[in-house]
Amino acid sequence: MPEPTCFENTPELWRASWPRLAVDTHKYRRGHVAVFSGGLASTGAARLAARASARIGAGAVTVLSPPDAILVHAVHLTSIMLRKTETVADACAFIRDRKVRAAVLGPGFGDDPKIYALVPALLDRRRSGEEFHGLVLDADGLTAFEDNPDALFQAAEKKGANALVLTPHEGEFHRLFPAIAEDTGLSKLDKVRAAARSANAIVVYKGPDTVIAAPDGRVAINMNGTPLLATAGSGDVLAGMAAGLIAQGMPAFEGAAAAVWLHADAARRFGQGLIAEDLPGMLPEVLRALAKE
Ligand SMILES: NC(=O)C1=CN([C@@H]2O[C@H](COP(=O)(O)OP(=O)(O)OC[C@H]3O[C@@H](n4cnc5c(N)ncnc54)[C@H](OP(=O)(O)O)[C@@H]3O)[C@@H](O)[C@H]2O)[C@@H](O)CC1
Ligand SMILES: Nc1ncnc2c1ncn2[C@@H]1O[C@H](COP(=O)(O)OP(=O)(O)O)[C@@H](O)[C@H]1O
Repeated sequence: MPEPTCFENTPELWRASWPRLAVDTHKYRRGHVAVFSGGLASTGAARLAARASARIGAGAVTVLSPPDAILVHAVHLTSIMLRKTETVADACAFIRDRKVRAAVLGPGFGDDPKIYALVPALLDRRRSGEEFHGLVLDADGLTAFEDNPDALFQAAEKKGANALVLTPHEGEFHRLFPAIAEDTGLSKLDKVRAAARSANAIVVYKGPDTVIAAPDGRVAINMNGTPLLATAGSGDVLAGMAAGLIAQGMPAFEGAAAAVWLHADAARRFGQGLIAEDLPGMLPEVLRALAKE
């Protein structure tokens, strides 16, 4: 009998790959995440993602900031580290030397053309180093490729490329996959499966019914979503959670699916009045409940 490829996204789908804490671990072994920040006027999104990576269990998180935004991050960050990064070479050297395992690129990043060199470099294992597992590309990181999505998809297709996770909302999905998005004969599930195949990436097609797909045809439909998540910055938190789980060793599909479920669980537990800042702080309760199940 063929293996099933379509699943409901519940903890049973990813529990087997859930990170376990070794007694002799240390912060970098536990998983280091780098979050790229935009410039001075748009730094909050990177901090939301960074805090989410830390709360989901990454042992170390560093915000990579352009020089103009260093001061504003410095006054906001405490346990999360900060590094001035100007060029693609700076970023790759940091990721290699400090054994970064996953990165978030896009939240609040703006339209810096450096992204066209940065993304292929982060997907290229020779530039990112052997420890690096995956890149979560979100928000402006997706919109940047709307005129030439093939440049992104080809970088992810190269032999031995690092894992790529794309987290589009409906508008971003249309920008990146216009032909698939406009095909009225396809369901959302068909669309995200086709998108993952053509992008050589895990695709998290967000919305009330988020669907996560892998290039090999696996899809997970998320059922615990809540409209409480329709608040600015909640997608930035999700991107940070996915990177935090990938940095701790979860495969990209399982890490992305787990992040989607836990993100919604955090929102449900918080309830009315939720803003994106509240989500990372709910994760200890979410993780405790998960451990008891
Ligand atoms: N605290 C911070 O620092 C925060 C910083 N942020 C950062 O700001 C940057 C730009 O973010 P953004 O919100 O302006 O861009 P984007 O989401 O593309 O919206 C543009 C247009 O897309 C459309 N649209 C279609 N479907 C949609 C959908 N499902 N959900 C939403 N929109 C949808 C819709 O147009 P409509 O279809 O309604 O005409 C909408 O007007 C980005 O880097 C982000 O990370 C935010 O994360 C917030 C917190
Ligand atoms: N009506 C809804 N029901 C359930 N989840 C929603 C709803 N609206 C938005 N979300 C979730 O909220 C998050 C919003 O992400 P995104 O649109 O990227 O926001 P932002 O860019 O402000 O961070 C996604 O995880 C999405 O699935």
